[in-house]
Amino acid sequence: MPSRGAETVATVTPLHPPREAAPLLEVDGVSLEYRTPDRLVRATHQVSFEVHRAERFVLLGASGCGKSTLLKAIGGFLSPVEGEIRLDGRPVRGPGPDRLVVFQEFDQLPPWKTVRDNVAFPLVASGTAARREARERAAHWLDKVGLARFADAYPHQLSGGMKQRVAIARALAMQPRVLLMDEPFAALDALTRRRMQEELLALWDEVRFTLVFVTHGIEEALVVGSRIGVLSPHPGRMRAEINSHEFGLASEGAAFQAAIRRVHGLLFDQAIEPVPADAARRTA
Ligand SMILES: Nc1ncnc2c1ncn2[C@@H]1O[C@H](COP(=O)(O)OP(=O)(O)OP(=O)(O)O)[C@@H](O)[C@H]1O
Repeated sequence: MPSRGAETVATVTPLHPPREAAPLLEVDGVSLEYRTPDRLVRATHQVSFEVHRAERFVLLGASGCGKSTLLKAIGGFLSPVEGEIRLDGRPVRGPGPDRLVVFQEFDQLPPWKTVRDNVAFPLVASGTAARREARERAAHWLDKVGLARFADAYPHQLSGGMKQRVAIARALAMQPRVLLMDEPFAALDALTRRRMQEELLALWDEVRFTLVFVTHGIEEALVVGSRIGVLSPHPGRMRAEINSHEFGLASEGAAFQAAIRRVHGLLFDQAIEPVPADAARRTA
């Protein structure tokens, strides 16, 4: 179901899987702010969307529109000043192992731990698995991301793409309810980015995890997402939702190019009025 206030710009394709009645994740009228010493910065304004199990939901928007801030709030690291975020119908009150984030930065892996220990450690630390089971699970997930041979290597011995694979294995090994990815491939070269998108989709085909993926790349959004939430420029508001099931890694024809143009228009069309209480507000 499209979020309130957002335009639905594409039709549901016949391949659309039937949805369960209750969404897994609900972002309901969420406004997020940062308080700096001299002002309030409104990062998002009354954003609403729902994510169902096994969906690949992409948050797409220009730099500074509040995508990362929204992901932080879903992760429980920031509380909304307005609205509510719910997982399985329960309000999100803080971080938890049910919502794990893969970031863009390559330095998200502790450098003193081997690849295997990087994946196993959160399982042990969170009490999810005993040491031996954690090592077995780590081996399983490293195999899934094609890094079985690198289990004893250290992060600095890996390429950027390999480090991102470890971060994905580490997150999925914890079996989160939602995997949150914040521009995970943005720092990679174009070829590696493409390969990582392929691998992520192959992994999703196999595991069917629920994904919320942040990007500012229109093509990446269309390829990775089964549904896209398009945010307006700063402060981010939900401008439209697009079903993008029909597009994949092989997409390049007229329909794909038309979708890119359409989304581009949605991203940069200035027709939306400014938010009244905006970033210029002074803090008390
Ligand atoms: N810690 C902070 N303190 C104050 N303002 C912040 C802070 N972090 C982000 N902002 C502001 O909040 C707004 C949203 O930032 P955010 O990083 O969420 O955007 P984004 O869409 O993820 O951008 P990008 O694609 O460039 O990462 C921006 O105006 C940004 O300057």
